[in-house]
Amino acid sequence: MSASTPLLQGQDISKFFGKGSQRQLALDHVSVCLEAGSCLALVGGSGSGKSTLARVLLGLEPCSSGSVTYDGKPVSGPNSPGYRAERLEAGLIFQNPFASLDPRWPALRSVSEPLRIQARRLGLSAQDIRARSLVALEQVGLDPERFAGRFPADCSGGQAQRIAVARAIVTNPRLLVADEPMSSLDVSARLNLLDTFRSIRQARPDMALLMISHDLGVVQHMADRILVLGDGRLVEEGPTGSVLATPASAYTRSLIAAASL
Ligand SMILES: Nc1ncnc2c1ncn2[C@@H]1O[C@H](COP(=O)(O)OP(=O)(O)OP(=O)(O)O)[C@@H](O)[C@H]1O
Repeated sequence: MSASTPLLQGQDISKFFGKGSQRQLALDHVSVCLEAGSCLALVGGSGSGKSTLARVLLGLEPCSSGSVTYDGKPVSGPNSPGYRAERLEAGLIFQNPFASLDPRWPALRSVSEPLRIQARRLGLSAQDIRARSLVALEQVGLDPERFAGRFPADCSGGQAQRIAVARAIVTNPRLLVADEPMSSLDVSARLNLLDTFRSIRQARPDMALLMISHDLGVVQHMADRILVLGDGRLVEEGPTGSVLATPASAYTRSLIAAASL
C-alpha cells in the first residue's frame, strides 16, 4: 500500500434491500474513506444506514452499485475466495458483549480464539497464543491473573466488553470495527472503555478504527472524522471538531441537540 492509499475506501455505494414493490434504498451513492491510523465515526439516526454501510465496507454484504477497496484491492463478496482472508484482518466489536462472547468460555479462551483459528497460517505455538492473549488482556486493562479464567457471567458489562476488545485486537488487526461499543454500558464503564480505546490507539498508531455510534459524546472523544448519514444519504463529513462545532446541516444540528453535548 502506498502512503497515499486509504486503508478502506467505499466509492459511490448504493444498496437496495428487497425486490419489486418491497425494494428499499438503504444507501444512496455514499462514498467513504478511512486512512490507516485514523478513527472515523459513522453517525446518524436509527435506520439511517450505518450498519449497512459498515457491513458493505467489510464485505459482509454486497453493494448494489459502487465499489469497496481494502488496501487498494477490491473487497469481494461472501462467496469469493478472498473474503475470508479480508475478514480475518479486521477485529470486530459489537454492542452487547454478553451476546458476542461464548458464555461457556473463560476470558483467555475467548481472547485466544482468533489466534487459534489462524495458528497454522501464522506459525503460532500454543505458548505463543497464550502469551499474546495475556498481553491483549493487559492492554485492555484487565489483570490476566484475575481475569484469564473468568467467565462472562462473572464480569461486569464493562469488563466483558473489554474482554471482547482484547479478542478483537489480539491478532493485531489493521482495522478495528466497533458497532455501538459503549451503548450497553453505564457512564463509568463508558469512561473506562474510552480510556482503553485511547491506550490501544496509542500502542497501535497504524490501526484504523471504524466506529458506529449514536453517542456523539463518545464520538467527540474518539473520532478524528465524522460521517453523518441520514436516510441512507451522506449528509456531511469532516473533522470531528468542526462538524460538531459548526454543523453544515439541520439534520446534524438536530443530532447534536438531541445528544446535548
Ligand atoms: N437485511 C435487511 N433486509 C431489509 N432491510 C434492511 C436489512 N438491513 C437493513 N435494512 C434496512 O435498511 C435501512 C438501514 O438500516 P441499518 O441497520 O443500516 O441502519 P442503522 O443506521 O444501522 O440503524 P440502527 O442505528 O437502528 O442500528 C433500514 O431502513 C433497515 O430497515
